[in-house]
Order: sequence, then structure tokens, then C-alpha cells
Amino acid sequence: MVPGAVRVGWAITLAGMPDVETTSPDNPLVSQITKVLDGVNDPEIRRPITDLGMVKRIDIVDGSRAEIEILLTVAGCPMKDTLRRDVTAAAVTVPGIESVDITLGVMSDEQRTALRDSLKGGQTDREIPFAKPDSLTKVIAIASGKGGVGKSSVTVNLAMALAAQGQSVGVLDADIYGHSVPAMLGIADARPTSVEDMIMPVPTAPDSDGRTNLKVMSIGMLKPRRDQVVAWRGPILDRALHQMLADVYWGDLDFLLLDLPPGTGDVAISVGQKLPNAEVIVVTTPQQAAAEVAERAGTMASMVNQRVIGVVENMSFLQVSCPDCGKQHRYDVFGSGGGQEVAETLSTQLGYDVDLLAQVPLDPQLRAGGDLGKPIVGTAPAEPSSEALTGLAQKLIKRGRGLAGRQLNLQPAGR
Ligand SMILES: Nc1ncnc2c1ncn2[C@@H]1O[C@H](COP(=O)(O)OP(=O)(O)OP(=O)(O)O)[C@@H](O)[C@H]1O
Repeated sequence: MVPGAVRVGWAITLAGMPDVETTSPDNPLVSQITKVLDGVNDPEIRRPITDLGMVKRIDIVDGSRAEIEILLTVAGCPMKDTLRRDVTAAAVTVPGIESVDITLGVMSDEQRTALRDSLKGGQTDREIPFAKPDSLTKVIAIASGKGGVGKSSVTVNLAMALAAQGQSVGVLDADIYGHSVPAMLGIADARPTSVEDMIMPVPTAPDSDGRTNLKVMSIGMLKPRRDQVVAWRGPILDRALHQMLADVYWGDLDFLLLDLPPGTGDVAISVGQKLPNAEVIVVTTPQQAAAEVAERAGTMASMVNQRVIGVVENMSFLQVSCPDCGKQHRYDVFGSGGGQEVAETLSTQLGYDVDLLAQVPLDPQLRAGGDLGKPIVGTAPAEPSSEALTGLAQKLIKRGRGLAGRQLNLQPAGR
């Protein structure tokens, strides 16, 4: 503490987090500033900075100048400018405050450990929060039989569509061959920061309301260099996946989407073991050959006891407006019927209804959005492809939490 400072007892902090210091404890402006700072979230952890012990000191100088010291979790925190801006914007809303000086410091090792422990909230090391029977997060793995059918494009657009509808969404890119999710979301070079051994997933750019409802962790972010090739076999992959589920601070998520590698390999088996309550969406194109391999991905999911909740047919048709007659013409570029066929075959094989949840047209704008890191559901929500993906998001929100892998606590009925 700075000399002459006292701890003010009114700050409600997480267990173990220090209170705010001040040299002017009787000045009501200090408590008013603390109150408005309760509304400022750390952009990565997405909890109030006051709860996280990040507000070290608030002093009022010359009656109307606020001096605020903020502790960053790590030196060189990529979000420091956002924090500085948000804290200043909040503090100047307090009547009587005319200027704000922000000093940025860094948490000590002890403070970081206390923060990490608080965030874990009793969760033991290496425990996967989503695997707990009482987890409220809907975990959905996006699978495909083969590469290039648009699995990652569906994943990022679905994630954005869910976030746009107020859902808190995490995307775990477990596609060792592609890991294209960060680039498709415009955060290709972003690297997660960590608090002690806890990794903060990377938030995507805030939406127009300043919210970042979507955070990402990718297998590519565990590599030292972006251009490095991942050539991991089963056990290392399994550990990497465990790390991304257990050591990443995902916070309270409504949805966790997993972009799986194509096919039926090691990652699908690991996901099945680690997340028995995950549900699966199979992505296919309308092509016959693609449909046949997609069925295998669905069968694989059921072999590891995951429920297949539906099929998405991507690149379903191309809609072109005719320069001669002015009407819209549809072209079945990749054939037709593959999605429906996968849904019907899986329903028969698995013994429950597997629906065709969406048909997403072939759309050059969707491709361009992926290349530019600006998914089409955000930039052109009225396009038919965006509408199909937003419709898929709405179906998933309405669906409620599945019962796969959950303890039902059913008792035999008494006679
Ligand atoms: N509906 C669509 N319309 C037009 N282009 C699309 C559509 N869906 C995907 N694409 C494009 O097809 C290519 C492959 O898509 P994507 O990377 O999403 O497939 P994937 O199944 O995840 O492949 P992989 O598993 O090999 O990473 C990308 O260039 C993407 O922009």
C-alpha cells in the first residue's frame, strides 16, 4: 500500500482479492467511482475489474481529478488500451470528476495466484467444467466426414449468430489440420494471455453494443509459430485438447462449439471421452460421396456415446438472379439430397430422429467473409446463407440442453 493509504472496506471482491486503496477514504467521490467501475469488465475475463482486484488505488486530487491505478494481469496485456479507455469513460460519468489520470501497473505473482484461484472457484486442477453433470453449457461438436465441406465456415458463422442473439459463446478450434477458425474470425495472429497457468481465450472484436460475447481458443494458438505444422499423434493431441478444456478460463458459457478435424480420428475419440455430454452436428455437402462419408462421422459420434442432433447441408445450391428474365434460378452445383439422406440414414442407424437442421446455399460472399475474417452473418445478415445459419442458431437456442451424458437420477417406481 502507498504510505498514508487505508483500505476501504466496501469493495465487494472475490475471495482473496485485495480491496481498493485510497488516501481520501472520506471523499464520497471515491465510492462513487468504485461503483461505476463495478460496471467495467476486464475484456478477456469478462468480469468486473473491481471483483478481480484490478483496481489498486483511487485518489481524488484537487477536488475533481481522479487518479486511478489499475493492475494488469500481465505486463504488455494486449487489452490495456481498451481498459484505459473503459475506465476513463466510466470515471468521468461521476458528477464532480473533471479529469482522470490512469496509471497501469502489473499484478504481483501473489495477486495473480489469488486471481487464478478465485476464477477457478473451487474447480480442481485439470478438471473439465463442461463435463460436470450440472454444467449448463450446451457443448456442440461440429463434425464432417471429409475436409472442405465448410465445417469451419459453419462453426464461425453459427457462433456469431448465437452471440448476436445474446448467447455467451466459446469456440474451441480442435481441427489440427485446418485450424482456420481464428483467421475466419479476424484474429489470426492473436495469442491468448495467461494468468499463472490459466489461459484466457481470445475475445473477438466487440459488436456494435461493445459486447464480446464470443471467445476463441485454437489448437493453432498453442504453436510457437503460426506457420508451424502440427504433427501430433493421439496422446499429445489428447493432452492439448484437455488443456484447452481444463486450463482455459471459459467463464459461464451458454454454448461451446468445437470445430473437429474431418474424419473419425483421435480427436473425435478424445472429445467423446472428455465430453460425454457433447452433442454433434454433422456437416455435409449435397454430393452423394460426401454424404456417405458424413454418415461415418455421425456413426463415430454415437460410438463414443454422443448424440447426433442434426445435419447441416452446406453449399446446397447456388442462387443466381437471371439477367434475362430477372427471376432467381437455383443450380444444384454439388448435386442434391445429400443432407436429407444423411439425416435419414443416421435416424435409422441410431434409432432416434436426426433432423436436417439447415441448408446453407453456396455463396461467394460467405467464402469472401471467411477469407477476410468477417463472417457473413455479421456483415450481410439478410443474405440467404446468413439467414440459414441464423435460423440454425435459433433452433439450437430453442432446443434447450440435451440429456446426453447426464445423470438422470431416476428411481425405479414403487409398486
Ligand atoms: N456455403 C458456402 N459458400 C461458398 N463457399 C463456402 C461455403 N462454405 C464454405 N465455403 C468455402 O469453402 C472452403 C472450405 O471451407 P471450410 O474451411 O469451412 O471447410 P472445412 O470443412 O472446415 O475444411 P477443413 O476441415 O479442411 O478445414 C473455404 O474457402 C470456404 O470459404
